[in-house]
Amino acid sequence: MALTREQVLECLKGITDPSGTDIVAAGLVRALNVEDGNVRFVMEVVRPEPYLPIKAEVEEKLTALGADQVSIVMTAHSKPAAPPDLKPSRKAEPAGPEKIPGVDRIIAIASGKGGVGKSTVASNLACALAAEGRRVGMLDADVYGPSQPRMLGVSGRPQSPDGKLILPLRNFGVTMMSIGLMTNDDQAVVWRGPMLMGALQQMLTQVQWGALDVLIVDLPPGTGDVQMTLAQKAHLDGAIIVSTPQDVALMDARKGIDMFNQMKTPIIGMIENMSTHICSNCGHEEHVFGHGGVAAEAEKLGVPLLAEIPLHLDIRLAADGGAPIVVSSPESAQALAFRNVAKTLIEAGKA
Ligand SMILES: Nc1ncnc2c1ncn2[C@@H]1O[C@H](COP(=O)(O)OP(=O)(O)OP(=O)(O)O)[C@@H](O)[C@H]1O
Repeated sequence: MALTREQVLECLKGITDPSGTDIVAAGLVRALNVEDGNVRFVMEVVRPEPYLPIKAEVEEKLTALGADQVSIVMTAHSKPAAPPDLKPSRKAEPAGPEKIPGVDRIIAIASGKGGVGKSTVASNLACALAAEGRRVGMLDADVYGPSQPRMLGVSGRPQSPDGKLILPLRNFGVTMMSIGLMTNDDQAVVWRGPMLMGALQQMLTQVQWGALDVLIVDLPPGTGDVQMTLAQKAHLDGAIIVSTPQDVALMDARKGIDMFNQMKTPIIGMIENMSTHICSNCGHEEHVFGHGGVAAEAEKLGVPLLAEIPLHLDIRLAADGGAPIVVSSPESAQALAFRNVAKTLIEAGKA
């Protein structure tokens, strides 16, 4: 029976991947071809095993819809990783920076000082890139205060049907994994060096990231073990440094930039967050943490200033509400500040 592409897509949208996202939105369906009753497409996955039940479901549903022939090719991106084990205390094997299969680029979002809005920037940037049609992943490596599950409105424990690969969760077009999803909300996490390295390496290599244009990594503040481990284990394409204009934050940001320089990670640019406060009642503008300090610093260091993000109540409310402002209020001036960064990165071929 002759089927239309729309009918087929509609049917595929009714099938979910293990994270609960429909397989079309999850970016699993590529190169769809519908000719008369013949349906062909490619399923992009790193390891096919966890997706075999989905393949069977697709075949069954499309046949029931009237397809004469359904042909699904499952692609693996590159060599499968060696079988990992899920014990968090496992020591990471010494190895140089590697590309993650299927992940085109990795961008770290870093700050010298805590609380300057690094995670807020990371979540908004990830959602803005996804809204531009990029395939985006978010690795919340802020092991001391993982906030991405809350900011991206994701909860629940990630599944691992084969006991080896972890299936990430997904929201707003962003595939995400956080150490916060593996621990209880109120459980204090005390990480020793080797555990930390093991957990980070696990999140990099044992998560079924799928095909991504860019993986955003939300780092903890400072210049510690996580930053070092990440740069040693994964090939970082660049770092974005978030700072407030305050002197103390800038001093720490400088240390962060110095660390990335030493690790030979290119600095993509700096973002001044909490730049200007505009009163949501009267519109009065004031510079709570000063203004322009990051622009001056970026110029001194010869790196681009990517944005000046205002300090605005709506940004905080959106973050706490589990839908970043670029999702909850995409046309607002605050969202546009983030969306412009996403566009700049895409135009520059960085994301
Ligand atoms: N531009 C902004 N306007 C209003 N509130 C903001 C802005 N940026 C961040 N915030 C708020 O400030 C708080 C700290 O932000 P965030 O958690 O993103 O900082 P961080 O640098 O990632 O912190 P940490 O040191 O915990 O990693 C959050 O409550 C967030 O909602």
